[in-house]
Amino acid sequence: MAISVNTALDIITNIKTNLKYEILPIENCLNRICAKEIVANSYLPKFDNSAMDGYAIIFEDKDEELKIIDTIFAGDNNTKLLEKNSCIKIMTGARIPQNATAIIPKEDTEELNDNKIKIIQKVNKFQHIRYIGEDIKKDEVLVKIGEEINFSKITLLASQGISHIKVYKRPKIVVFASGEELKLHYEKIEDYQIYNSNTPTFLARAKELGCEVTFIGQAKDTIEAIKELILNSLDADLIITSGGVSVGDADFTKDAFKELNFETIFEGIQIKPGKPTIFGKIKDSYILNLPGNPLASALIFELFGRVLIQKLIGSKDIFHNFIYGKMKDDFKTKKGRDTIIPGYFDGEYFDISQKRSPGMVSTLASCNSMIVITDKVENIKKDNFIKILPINWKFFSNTNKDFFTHE
Ligand SMILES: Nc1nc2c(c(=O)[nH]1)N[C@H]1C(S)=C(S)[C@@H](COP(=O)(O)OP(=O)(O)OC[C@H]3O[C@@H](n4cnc5c(N)ncnc54)[C@H](O)[C@@H]3O)O[C@H]1N2
Ligand code: MOO
Repeated sequence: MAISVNTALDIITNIKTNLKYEILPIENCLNRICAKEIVANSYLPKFDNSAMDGYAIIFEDKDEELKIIDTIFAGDNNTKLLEKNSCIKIMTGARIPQNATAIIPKEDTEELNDNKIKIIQKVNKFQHIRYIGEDIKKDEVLVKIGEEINFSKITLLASQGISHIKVYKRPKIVVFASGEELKLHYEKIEDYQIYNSNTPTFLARAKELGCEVTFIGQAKDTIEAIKELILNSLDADLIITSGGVSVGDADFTKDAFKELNFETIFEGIQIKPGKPTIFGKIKDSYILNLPGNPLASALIFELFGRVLIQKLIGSKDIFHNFIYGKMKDDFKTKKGRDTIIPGYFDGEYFDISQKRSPGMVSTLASCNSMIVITDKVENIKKDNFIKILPINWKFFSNTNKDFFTHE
């Protein structure tokens, strides 16, 4: 029995995972998921320091002529203190004298004779001092378990001198296809045959999403051939197949899995396209059997497979999030089943793809997002707000508009 979209998402977000970890240098951790909470081992800045090139002074001396009694560069271990009516020349980032209570930028001073200066601008107490710990406190959590290591997390780690961290291993994903009519893109093809575009699609997408992917070949349409591929894949965290889930005479994928004690988690989702999707398990390997139709399987993968992968990489962010945009044009559909509709979102308007029959391969190449409408919706009016799910979200554009007005 086909289950609802919400039930399918609930099931996937609650699957048990068997996450494995490894310790890596931070340079190799990009896009990995943190497996052990990382806390700051020291304050940042480590000491009170100057935010300007200029002079450290005692605030109360601000109206006096000040004698320059020393110079401190960033990285110096200088412990000299200020005396009455003195100042110390200081560079940005240098540790300030312990009794300094303001920094005067060089351009706010006038040089006098006898190595003296005079301040020519208003001074506030404690101005231009960067205080110990104002950026990061010792023991503050820098990265939580389940967070992705991106460039800004690398900033935190490097600023603390953290060289190695514990991250989850990439999940192992095996992808294969079945279907006598299918040939791989590097094979010779007859007029009556079809290139297998699904397998390379899912290999590429799973890799983009942080998985270690393996291709193990393509089965002929016999139960034995499909079983062989499955048995060869049982070290994977997830096996993705496409095709053979419907009711055709040559659809043996289901039977092959059944003979290998496939435990069905769900069979069918009340959604269009992609209803015949099957999700299950053999031993510790999850199995996602997607429909053969290329657009159907790709959209189902975006809606459900990505959530599964967020779980398998160890991310704590496992729920879809949306961006609000407006419909570019009026849209009419038949009521009856929740429907995934691909399109292009330009930052303001969502433009529904005109080509979207489930068997098409060209659609997603010109889309960057999708919407999912419920079975009760019959039409959406132009300019209505809709919830958009990003697919490809680098979010640069080839149209040059004014940076501020966007016109
Ligand atoms: N009598 C019925 N027929 C169909 C039903 C149904 O309910 N009753 N459902 C339709 C729906 S919905 C879908 S989706 C497909 C699902 O079919 P299968 O998953 O069994 O897939 P196949 O029959 O093997 O192939 C369908 C279609 O997709 C092409 N395909 C398959 N694999 C690939 C691949 N790796 N790369 C590119 N293209 C692929 C295949 O050539 C077919 O055109 O069933 C409907 N039929
Ligand atoms: O729903 Mo199928 O999945 O038409 O393409």
